[in-house]
Amino acid sequence: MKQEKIFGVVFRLLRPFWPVVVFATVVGILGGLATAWLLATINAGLHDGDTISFSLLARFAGLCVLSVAGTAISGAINSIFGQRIIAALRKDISARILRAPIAALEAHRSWRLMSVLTGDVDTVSAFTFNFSGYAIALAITIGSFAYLLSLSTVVFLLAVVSLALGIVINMISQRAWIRDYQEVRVAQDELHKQYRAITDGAKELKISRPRRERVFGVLLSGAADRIAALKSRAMRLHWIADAAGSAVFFVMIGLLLACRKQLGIDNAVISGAVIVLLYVKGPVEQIAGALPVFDQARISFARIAALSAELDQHEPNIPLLADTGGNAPIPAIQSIELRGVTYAFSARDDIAPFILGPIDFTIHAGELLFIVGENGSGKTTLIKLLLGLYMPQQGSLLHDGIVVMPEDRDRYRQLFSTIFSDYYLFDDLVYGALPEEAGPHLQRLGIAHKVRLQDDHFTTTDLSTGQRKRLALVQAWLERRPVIVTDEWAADQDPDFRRVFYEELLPELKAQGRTLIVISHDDRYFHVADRIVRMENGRIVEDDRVQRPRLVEGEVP
Ligand SMILES: Nc1ncnc2c1ncn2[C@@H]1O[C@H](COP(=O)(O)OP(=O)(O)OP(=O)(O)O)[C@@H](O)[C@H]1O
Repeated sequence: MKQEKIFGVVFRLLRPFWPVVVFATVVGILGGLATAWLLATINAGLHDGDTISFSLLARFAGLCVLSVAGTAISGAINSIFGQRIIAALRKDISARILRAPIAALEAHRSWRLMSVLTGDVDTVSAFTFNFSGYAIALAITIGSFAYLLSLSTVVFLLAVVSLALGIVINMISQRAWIRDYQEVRVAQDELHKQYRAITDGAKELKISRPRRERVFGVLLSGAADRIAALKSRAMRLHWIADAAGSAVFFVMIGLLLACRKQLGIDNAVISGAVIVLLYVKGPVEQIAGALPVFDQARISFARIAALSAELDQHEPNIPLLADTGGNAPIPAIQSIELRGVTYAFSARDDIAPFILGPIDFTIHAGELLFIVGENGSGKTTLIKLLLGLYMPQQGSLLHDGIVVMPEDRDRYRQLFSTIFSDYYLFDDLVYGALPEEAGPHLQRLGIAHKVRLQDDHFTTTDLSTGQRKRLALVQAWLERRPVIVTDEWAADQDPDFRRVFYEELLPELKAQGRTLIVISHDDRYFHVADRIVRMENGRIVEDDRVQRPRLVEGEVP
């Protein structure tokens, strides 16, 4: 990823806050400079004879107020806006994730996203929280050195040489730290992956001792220990550099005291220089201590910016804040068509990519369509294309005969309620659903004794696997959208309910005018479909209307 692009993203994120951040920093710098001037005033007071003049006292008081107020105001503003920047960052990344094409999100592993959303954003947060402190420390250092120069060129040069030595020592330790910190972030990604394994895979790990030992003993502990080793090596180096820097400072003060006669420096200058040098040692160490934090923040910022840039190809017209749901009319369809559509996953390693298509295929409103075929034949990929989640690489998706353009995709997707095989169960109802209808549906799906709707939330989602899927179906039912898409919905249902689903619920939904696209392996129930589309190796190999025997008058179907 190019540096300019990273900086572009960083600047864009910070832009709304520039004026206030600059103001806080300027106030902090003024406070820092006032502190340095205060030191000069104290030194002047020490050598002002027996009585201290009023003007000196007034200057002392004024500088005290400036120093204290500047530091406090700058710190307060900075921490408020530091937190706002972090909130903006969190929202920006989340918005990018919501607007990114599904294929781009699938290419990212979820633990990588979580690692950026938590680890990297927190690191940047820690830095911004202290930002004004660093600016003030820098201002005190610059002001103090300016005062040293006004006192004596020799003292100033000596101080500059010792500071330069300290900087060189710190830079050497810093370089090692930057190299290590990149590795720390890689290990942190691995740690997040293993955190997911021990939470999402808790049951499997209870049952499989070898896997548990490998996950904990090798992978998780390995990542945690690697991070600890790298960070403690970095901190050791940092403290050694810090101690060496301090030693250089004290040696310089010693030199000044020992050689003041030879250097021709009088006592007033020496006392002023020593006061300033001893005072400025704190801010200098604060800046040196900030360098690792600064580097971590820089690397984390680069990772955030890289992720932001990778997710930059967002889909157009995806509203996130506008409250559009409540009054939006329920959209209607006549037909959905895939015309000459192909889609290929990118090749990984030496494995040939899966290619779907070319597909020509039309669904008409009110159809009860089954998509069937072996595992891996492309059924889920086909519905992701139908839903407008994957973009056809060739050909087009049409709604009522009109090509669905990128800017219309979000509106088009509002036609559908979906229950994927890896669905996410939300515990609330959103606009479009009528809460008062929930009870009968929960009853109908046999879960009314377990879960109710309270306000717009279901009382629980702690249900069995099959019951959770029934709750997802209740939600799809209540959403009143014209097309319902289910991917192996009945796979977790008991035989009785499986029959209810195919022979009662699907026909009932169809009778209400819904279009139903059902991925199924249940060949016992294929007869309920109006039409069966069979997939094989990414192609449609059969597309048949189901022939039902004509009923003789008075015959019960
Ligand atoms: N994100 C992905 N990246 C790369 N290849 C993928 C991805 N998702 C699916 N595939 C590949 O595409 C092929 C079709 O997958 P798809 O999920 O569409 O099959 P399916 O017919 O729904 O299978 P199943 O009945 O097992 O659910 C598979 O061979 C799979 O390996």
